[in-house]
Amino acid sequence: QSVWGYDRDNGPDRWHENYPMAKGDKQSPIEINSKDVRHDTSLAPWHASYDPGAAKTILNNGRTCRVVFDDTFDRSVLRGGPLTGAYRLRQLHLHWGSSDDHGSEHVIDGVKYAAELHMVHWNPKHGNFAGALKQPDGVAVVGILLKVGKTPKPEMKRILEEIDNIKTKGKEAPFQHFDPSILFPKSRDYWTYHGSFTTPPCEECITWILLREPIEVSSDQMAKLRSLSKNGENEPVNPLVDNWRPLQPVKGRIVRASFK
Ligand SMILES: NS(=O)(=O)c1ccc(C(=O)NCc2ccccc2F)cc1
Ligand SMILES: [Zn+2]
Repeated sequence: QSVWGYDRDNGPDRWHENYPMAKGDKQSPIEINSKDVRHDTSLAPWHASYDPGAAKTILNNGRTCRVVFDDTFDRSVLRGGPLTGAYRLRQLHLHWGSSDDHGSEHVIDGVKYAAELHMVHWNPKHGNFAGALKQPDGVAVVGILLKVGKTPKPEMKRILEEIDNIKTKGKEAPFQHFDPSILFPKSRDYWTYHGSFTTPPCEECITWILLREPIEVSSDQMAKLRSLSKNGENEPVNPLVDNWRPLQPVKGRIVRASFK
């Protein structure tokens, strides 16, 4: 029984064999078509108040590079926007391609970005993360698109500097004193819709808050990300690239915009 992944024999087209939710009608990612988006004047601005001391470790789990935070109390929280109440920051991770012209999960008016960063938060009213997965308002993910440009965001450096310490699957390193809100772009404009995890178990528990303004990274920084490996130490090298899920059917869902 091969664990899910992004290769031919265990990739997105076969996830439904072990994770039936993958064929649900509120799956993510989706394409955002500006012509179908509805500007919702009632959408409030969102606010993140993160404690840099909550950052704990950074790890390579063979499928992404993930930074983990202490979510045992309301220490780093996301509020406002389409959300009711405070959602706790649990982890952030990325999805990226094998070249700069693709790699994001969400696609904006046909444009694919080099990567996409996800900040995953859960609603403590559901007790714990496992409980939150079972609720339509259980999880909130802030998605930030990464585009390759000339003025890379210096704040990405901190994450990319750690890559050398977590090259292979299972590697973990301390990652402390880090406030991920430094990664946010200038604009707080966002799209929001109801969807799912973009990886198994593909639970439809996510309120997506996808930021309109991409942040910039350099091509060298993308190459750094692509130097991660899916394989464990002393195993044949299997580059960790193209860990993005293809677009899923919108199935009549409404995407709202906080902006005109
Ligand atoms: N790409 S994304 O949509 O932002 C996404 C966010 C979180 C997870 C996650 O927590 N997986 C672990 C997990 C999932 C379900 C149950 C237990 C788990 F640990 C997966 C995908
Ligand atoms: Zn993700």
